[in-house]
Parts: sequence; structure tokens; C-alpha cells
Amino acid sequence: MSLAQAQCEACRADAPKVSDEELAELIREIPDWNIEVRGDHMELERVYLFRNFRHALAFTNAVGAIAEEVGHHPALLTEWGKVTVTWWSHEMRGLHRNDFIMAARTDVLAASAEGRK
Ligand SMILES: C[C@H](O)[C@H](O)[C@H]1CNC2=NC(N)=NC(=O)C2=N1
Repeated sequence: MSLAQAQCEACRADAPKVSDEELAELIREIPDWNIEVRGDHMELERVYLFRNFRHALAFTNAVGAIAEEVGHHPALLTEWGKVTVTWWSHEMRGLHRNDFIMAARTDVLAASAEGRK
């Protein structure tokens, strides 16, 4: 395992989940993200719109690249003109502070992405 992956605390089953208080604080930093409850855990989700499939795919790959850098991976659904990004920590079945950090980094990427709608 690379050092980048070793640093991903959220990818350990016994990592701490965010408390309700922390969640309320952290979600204020990423106001365009929704919390979805899926089965037994929460996920952070946001839809980004693009002018066409090519721009959506380029953004998908950019998000994939930052995920690989840190060894923490989102679910990515690429459609024509639309990318749905979902962050959670599957090993620990819930939200870790790291998911909020990655959501914020996804917003930074989106701010300079080409072909946003
Ligand atoms: C072994 C490897 O680091 C783990 O499977 C990582 C990979 N990427 C991951 N990404 C996310 N989002 N959650 C995880 O629990 C996770 N685990």
C-alpha cells in the first residue's frame, strides 16, 4: 500500500464517524451537497451539469485523479451533460471528515472545470 493510501484514515473500518454536531458544522462548508441515506449509512452527493458528455467525462476523470492521489474513492455516474459524485467511507459504512474534505476538493475542481452549465 502506498503512503497516500496509508494516510486515508477513513478507509479503515474502525475510523471514527462524524458526530451529529460535526456533521452540522461540516455540511455548512459544502452547501451544495446533499446527504443521502442509503441502507445503513449516509452519503454525500452532488450533481454537476455540463454542456455535453465530453466535458462531463473530463470532469469525471479529474475527480478520479484526486481520488487516486489520496486512495479514497467516490462513486461517479457520468451521463450526457451530468456527473453525479458520491462520497462516503465504505470500509467504515458512513461519513468521515475525509469525505467532507474530498467533497470540498471536488467543488474546487468543478469551479475551474470546462463546459459547466
Ligand atoms: C484498501 C483500500 O485503501 C481501501 O479499500 C480504500 C479504497 N478507497 C476507499 N474509498 C472510500 N470512499 N472508502 C473506503 O473505505 C475506501 N477504502
